[in-house]
Amino acid sequence: MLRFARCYSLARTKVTRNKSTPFRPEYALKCGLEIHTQLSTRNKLFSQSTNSTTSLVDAPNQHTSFYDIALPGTQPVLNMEAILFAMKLSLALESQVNSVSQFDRKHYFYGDQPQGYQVTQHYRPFAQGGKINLSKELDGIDELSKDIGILQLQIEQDTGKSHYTDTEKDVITLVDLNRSNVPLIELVTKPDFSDIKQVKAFIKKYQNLVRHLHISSGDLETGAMRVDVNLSINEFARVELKNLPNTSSIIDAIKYEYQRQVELITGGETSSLMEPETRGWTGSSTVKLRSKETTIDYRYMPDPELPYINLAPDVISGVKRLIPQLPDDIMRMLMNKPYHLSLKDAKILTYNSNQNDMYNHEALRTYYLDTFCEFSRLVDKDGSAKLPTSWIIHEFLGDLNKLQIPLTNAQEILPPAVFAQFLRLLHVETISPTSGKLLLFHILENFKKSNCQDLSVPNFSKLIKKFGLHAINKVNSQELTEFCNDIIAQHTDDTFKQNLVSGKKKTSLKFLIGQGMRQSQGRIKASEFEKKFKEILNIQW
Ligand SMILES: Nc1ncnc2c1ncn2[C@@H]1O[C@H](COP(=O)(O)OP(=O)(O)OP(=O)(O)O)[C@@H](O)[C@H]1O
Ligand SMILES: [Mg+2]
Ligand SMILES: [Mg+2]
Repeated sequence: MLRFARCYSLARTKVTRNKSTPFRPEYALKCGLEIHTQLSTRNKLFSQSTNSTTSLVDAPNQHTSFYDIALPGTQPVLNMEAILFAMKLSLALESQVNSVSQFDRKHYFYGDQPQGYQVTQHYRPFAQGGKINLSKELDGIDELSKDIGILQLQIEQDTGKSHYTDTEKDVITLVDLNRSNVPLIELVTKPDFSDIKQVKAFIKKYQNLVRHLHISSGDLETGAMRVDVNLSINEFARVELKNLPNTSSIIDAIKYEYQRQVELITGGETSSLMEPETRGWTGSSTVKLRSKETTIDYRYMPDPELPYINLAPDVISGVKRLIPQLPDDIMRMLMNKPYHLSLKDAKILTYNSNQNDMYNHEALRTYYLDTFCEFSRLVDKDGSAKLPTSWIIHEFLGDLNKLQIPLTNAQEILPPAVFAQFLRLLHVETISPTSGKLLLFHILENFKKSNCQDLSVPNFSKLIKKFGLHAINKVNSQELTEFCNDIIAQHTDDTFKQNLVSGKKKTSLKFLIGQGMRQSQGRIKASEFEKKFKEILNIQW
């Protein structure tokens, strides 16, 4: 590893912290974001080195070529996959992809940047314009709908990573160049954000979009996505906030910085807010890193080693056809007729949570839609929407997680047409929900026991017979009365009965019904128990 000493010093200011939201309308907040996203291409931007997603934990400087470490004489060769990814993202954001764009050198000295400059796009960026729409309905912002405009998207190379170690004598910096020359897209928004909810919703939405397009892992924690926040109040200069490793740091830093600036303004100390500056987040406060560099400081110049990117119109229109249906459209489709999913359920089928490796949202959505379609064919249309939702998204997924069975495996024994058969049994009340749960779990548990090797499709009627799971639809009234009397005798006393009958403690009825369901193993419906308990106890409410 290369070694050199750290060159920044940090200057602190003290700010009264206020945990409650400190926003005041007379101090209007204005924010713009710069988001760097690592593209998950196979190779790096201008070399053949592997673009490893695990480079942070791999041995340092393992994924490097002569070009990445800037040996003199090495030259860049553009990776076209990065161009394809950038095009997909730009088109999904409705940005105007420029038919001609170019690479420029942005000069600055730092140990993890051995070229002495970063190749980026300054004069003619890859794409301009476009937007992300945020809405109350899908994103929970306060406004009904708000567009966050995009200024531009530029392709650039990442730098290496510096690791600082304090020794007795000095601060040592170790440099790992695994990340050097990894392709990035910098997305720059207009300063359109006026509150924190919008910032939060935008980051989530953008993160989901890059995952949806399969162009980046979008993870903030690994640095695959890095967000800089620019913030100003009223007409004062913007402050750029860096070193924000996760969403909570972004939110906390905005709150802190807003309050710091408000205090400066109300205290009449606005001189430091006249010029833009760059500040870092320490975890509890923002500290000045430097005055904001200007374009002149960076001595931007077109890179003489890289030709222009020329994109013919049919290339752009061809890539447009590769763009899948976008998350907002999918969400709206799922929340409307005939599916009527809740926002929460629609999100499960639209976004990858990254916390679950038993399924990916696309495979799950296909499974849901296919099952829904098969099930609709088997039953009347009325009231059929709820069963596929609750049984696939809640019960089935819950079982897969519990038993650690990947969806791709489970689908082999329960393909959509078979799952639809199972749902029909519930729909026509051949089995009760309680029995259905037992049956589904039993089938999946047995499958797991065979190491997911026994691919025979389950025979539902045989299993229902074997385990006596048939719902009892025509209950003998006399037998049910005796059954319920037993439960009352076992579980109640006079006070319990008085409180229940008078309506003082209505929830006690639920308790009795629960006992009935449990003792009948769910084979008798809750409504039958409710009727019977009310009749026996003479409950009038
Ligand atoms: N008055 C303002 N208040 C808050 N944000 C602003 C204001 N004016 C501009 N911005 C935001 O500042 C950001 C500027 O980003 P841009 O990449 O264009 O420049 P930069 O920060 O100077 O460059 P870089 O950091 O990449 O070297 C944009 O997100 C923009 O919306
Ligand atoms: Mg910036
Ligand atoms: Mg920028």
